[in-house]
Parts: sequence; C-alpha cells; structure tokens
Amino acid sequence: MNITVLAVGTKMPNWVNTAVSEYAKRFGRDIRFTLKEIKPEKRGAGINAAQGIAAEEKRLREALPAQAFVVALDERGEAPTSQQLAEHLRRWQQRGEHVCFIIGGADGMADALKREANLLMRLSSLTLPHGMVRVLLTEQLYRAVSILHNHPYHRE
Ligand SMILES: C[S@@+](CC[C@H](N)C(=O)[O-])C[C@H]1O[C@@H](n2cnc3c(N)ncnc32)[C@H](O)[C@@H]1O
Repeated sequence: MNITVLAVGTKMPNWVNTAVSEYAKRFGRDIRFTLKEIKPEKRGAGINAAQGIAAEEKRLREALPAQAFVVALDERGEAPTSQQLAEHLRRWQQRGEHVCFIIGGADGMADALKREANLLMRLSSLTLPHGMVRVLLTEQLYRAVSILHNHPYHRE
C-alpha cells in the first residue's frame, strides 16, 4: 500500500530527517512510504498566521494524492492505541487505500482540512512540535507494521 505524509516545514534539523529515514527504511516491501515536505509560508511583511495557514492549506490540497484516505494529525483528534493503529493499517491495506497523513505547520492546519479529513488523529494530548510529529508518526506506523507481522519490536 501507499502511505504519503504531507508535512508543512522544510529545513528540519538533522535528527528529524535521520529518525524519519531510519523508521521508514524498516517498513518492508508492502508499504511504499513517501514524505513530502510542504513549503511553509513566510510570516511577517503583511502575512499573519491566518494568511500563512491559508497559503499552506492551498499547497497541501495541491499535493494531496487523488482518492487518498486522509488522516489529519491534530492534538484534538482520536487517540488510537498502537494496536488500534495496526488494525486501521490492516483495514487500509485490505481496501487498497492510499493513505495520506497531513501535518500542519508552526501555527497549525486549516480547519477545513481537518473537517474534510476521513480521520482526525492525535499522537498525544500534548501539543508537539511539527518535526517531532513526523518522527512519532513514522515510528508508530513502523510499530503498527511490526504488530501485523508479529515482529518482536512491539511488546505489550
Ligand atoms: C506546532 S503544531 C501546531 C499547534 C497549533 N496550536 C494548532 O492548533 O494546531 C503543528 C502541527 O503538528 C501536529 N501536531 C501537534 N501536536 C500533535 C499531537 N499531539 N497529535 C497529533 N498531531 C499533532 C498538527 O498537525 C499541527 O498542525
């Protein structure tokens, strides 16, 4: 199956890119994982947070794969356990979905994107920095794959 992560933010610190690549390379052949960085809108010079979010919304929409099952990452979303995320993954694989996770920028994500998403998912009740969200999401997806393959990486 295809998993795409659209994440607002470029020029992430090395530790973010290293950690995402480390988990992504463990997925194995049944998952084709792509992380696509979305250019953040520069704030200041007459661009406020709302205008910045609107510009990033446009870029996110343009990058959304056709017919994707969209999961918006948000700290007010549903909080699956790792087992429940593995069940979601099993269902998405069975249905042949292209799943697209979207991560907002420093000021968050447009409300319309969250409303229109098929699922709103939180990784924690804490507000996390967007770079950290990429890392945690990729690790949890790898954990979900491990659960489905009965790999000892995940221990209850
Ligand atoms: C720095 S946060 C933005 C916080 C902003 N206050 C908001 O209302 O969204 C950047 C992005 O990271 C993601 N994010 C932050 N904390 C999260 C969490 N606990 N669970 C899931 N996603 C989170 C969301 O996609 C968010 O748009």
